[in-house]
Amino acid sequence: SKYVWPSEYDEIEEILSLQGGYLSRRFADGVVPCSEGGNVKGRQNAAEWIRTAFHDMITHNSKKKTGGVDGSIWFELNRAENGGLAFNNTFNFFNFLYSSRASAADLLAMSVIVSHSSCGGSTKIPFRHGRIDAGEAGPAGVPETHTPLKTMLSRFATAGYSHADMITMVACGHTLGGVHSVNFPEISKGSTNIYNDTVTTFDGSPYQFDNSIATEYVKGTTKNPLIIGTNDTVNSDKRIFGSDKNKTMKALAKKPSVFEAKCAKIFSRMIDTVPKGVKLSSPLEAIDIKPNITKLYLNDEGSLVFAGRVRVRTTEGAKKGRDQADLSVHLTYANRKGKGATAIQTEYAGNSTGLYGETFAWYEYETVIEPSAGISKFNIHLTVPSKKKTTKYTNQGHGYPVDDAILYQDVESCVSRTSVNGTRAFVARVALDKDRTSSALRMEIVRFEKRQGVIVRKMDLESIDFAATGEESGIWAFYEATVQLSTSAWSTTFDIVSDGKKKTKGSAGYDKTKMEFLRTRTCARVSS
Ligand code: HEM
Repeated sequence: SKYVWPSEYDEIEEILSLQGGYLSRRFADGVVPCSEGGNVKGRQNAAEWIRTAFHDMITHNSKKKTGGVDGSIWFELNRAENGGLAFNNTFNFFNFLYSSRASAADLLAMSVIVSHSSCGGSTKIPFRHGRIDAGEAGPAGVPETHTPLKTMLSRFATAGYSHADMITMVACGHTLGGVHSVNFPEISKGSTNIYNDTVTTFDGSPYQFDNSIATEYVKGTTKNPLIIGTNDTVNSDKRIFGSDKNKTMKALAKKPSVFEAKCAKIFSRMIDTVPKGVKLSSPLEAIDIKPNITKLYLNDEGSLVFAGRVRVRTTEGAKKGRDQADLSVHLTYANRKGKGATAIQTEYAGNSTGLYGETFAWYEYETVIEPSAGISKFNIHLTVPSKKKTTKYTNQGHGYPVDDAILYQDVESCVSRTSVNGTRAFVARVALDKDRTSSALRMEIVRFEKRQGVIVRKMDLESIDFAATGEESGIWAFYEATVQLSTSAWSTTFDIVSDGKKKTKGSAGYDKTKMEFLRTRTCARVSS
């Protein structure tokens, strides 16, 4: 099915698509370059993220369809098999992206793709969304260095992976990173002080997603601490890699392209291993033309301010009429009754980049609309000046919808900078079409709640009624709601919902309408 804007998946699409440049969602920042680990000695985020996904996934049961990539790992950190700081560190990086539209498990799955790509993996791993976060720990069973081969094989088999799959998955994981003295001082000689971690790497190129983990093994030059260690009981890679007479490792060593293809495939299977009840989407592709309304509100003069941007995918460049230097964008909008085609010019504002060479250009506009005429939808027009050619985008014939029945008074709505008794007041102001004032106007806000010992916060949805202030402007009446937000969780998202009303003899009915996934922000500093 073709994409129609807006979609509840716009947020996750943006997190995946906008990795660098203007308006980047900054997911990749933690793993660019692949060696990055903040300024913590020995830390490599890309390696930690991939390892976290593996530990979350491997307790899956393919027959019972339980476990998998579901974020249960974050409830399981008191287990020896999940020791060290890597797992919480991983979530810390994308905590800021976690929301009602991006589950912790989806972000963990995406982190594997982002890390793989940043470390030089060139094969596109499809990203499917829809993972549901576990609310509690799952069963134990992550293989450890001392785990017997038979037990390992049976664990992988239960999770749905063959003997060859197991060897491949371990080799693909262990092409990055290494063993940390902080966590395994018997295996990686060095300090157990977290500020003086020594990493003994699995291969000679721990920051490169390449097959040297396999070539060094086959040549016998490997320095992998899980192979050449003096205590064979904990030489798990030695046990695993040699368990099929080196058949799988030889194949991986033979050609970089084989390693590349097999690893992309096994990582794809790994992140798509999910429990029953989860229906993964089809692979998420970057949306070609995507608008984003940033403002629709009544200003002090009672005029309707309408501002936003259009994101144009420029990956295919000039031959497809998508050379940013030879492109202009304008909108045409229809009034509240669906009539007319008033033009709005846009200005180029910047470029952003995604994975696998994706690029985007942004075009921004801000205009004032006659409030009595209003707005209902717009179309987007792309012009290639050198060819004097314009293409019209109509959102699959629907037009890009704008509902001016609810206006979020962004400028007057904010979270107080002052904390009182651990809470900060969020005042939200809305202008509602007076025709709708006989039905309820609600805010549905996500409250984050801390859980003891678990880094991933719980999300609860709360409904709060707006109250009329008695003020009016044009066709609108003003409403306000005040919400006390926990000081540590004031940054959140909410919807504004105006209920519908059935048609009756005396009056016309109307549909429910809402503004979705708005974000709280703090009030501007006032100078005294
Ligand atoms: C099945 C048996 C496996 C065992 C016994 C095992 C064991 C280990 C151990 C002991 C470490 C060192 C951790 C530390 O020092 O904190 C490690 C690191 C790592 N493992 Fe595994 N592993 C296995 C499979 C896998 C798989 C299948 C993957 C991914 C697909 C993976 C990915 C990683 C990565 C990326 C690191 C480096 C982490 C870093 O440098 O911070 N491992 N593994």
